[in-house]
Amino acid sequence: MAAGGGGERPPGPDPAVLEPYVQTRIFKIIVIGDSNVGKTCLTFRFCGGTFPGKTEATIGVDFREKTVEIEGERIKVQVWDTAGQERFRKSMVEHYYRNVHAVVFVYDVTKMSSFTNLKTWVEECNGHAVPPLVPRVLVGNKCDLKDLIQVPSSLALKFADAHNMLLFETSAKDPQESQNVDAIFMCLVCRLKAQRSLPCRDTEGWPAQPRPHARRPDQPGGKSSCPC
Ligand SMILES: Nc1nc2c(ncn2[C@@H]2O[C@H](COP(=O)(O)OP(=O)(O)OP(=O)(O)O)[C@@H](O)[C@H]2O)c(=O)[nH]1
Ligand SMILES: [Mg+2]
Repeated sequence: MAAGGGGERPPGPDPAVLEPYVQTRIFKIIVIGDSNVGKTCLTFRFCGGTFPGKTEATIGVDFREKTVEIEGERIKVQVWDTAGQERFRKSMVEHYYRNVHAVVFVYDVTKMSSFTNLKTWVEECNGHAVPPLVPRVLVGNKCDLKDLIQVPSSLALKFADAHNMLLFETSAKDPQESQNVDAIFMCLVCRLKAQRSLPCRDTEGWPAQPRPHARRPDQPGGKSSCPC
């Protein structure tokens, strides 16, 4: 008869032996928006930790990956860096949205047209039947170009509110903003993790969250508790 106490291991295989077989969850996050807003640079910054010296327009999609650890769970973040140019994306659009877990909409804070075009990107996303539970965030990139800013934060916040998104304003280029770039993705992963560990899903959408718009010193990427 098995004894209950005394620090004995319960019957069954040794957890240490099973550890290599524990599945790592994969979250697919797509990054969309006009060409030249900095989608490739943002994903590069998050997955590789640097700002790429030179980028070409993305053709189709580039995949980047980063494994993060949140509250003891290792999660693989699969980032889909999509093409902004219509001619480089049209054959791929169905693939972008298939089984997507979260969507990052990017505009360039120095280019008003990239912001006004967001409604077209949202329409495309809605047109692909992305479920309302799939979290979406709005990212204003190139904030390092302070003298050239065309899109006021207040306007961006209004858009984010109207579309139930969180807003991040950041720069893929400025190394001091790298934690803020990490926070975009970590925030989504935390939400997905919380959503997917609930016994039953919250069909009303996400509970109210503090806005990450106010830039906060987040914990370093990789190992973190929720940055939201
Ligand atoms: N100043 C500044 N420039 C940036 C920033 N992010 C990207 N850029 C520049 O913006 C240009 C376009 O960046 P990409 O990341 O290639 O843009 P993209 O959105 O991936 O474009 P497509 O692949 O065509 O859809 C490049 O010259 C980058 O160096 C930023 O945060 N600040
Ligand atoms: Mg690109």
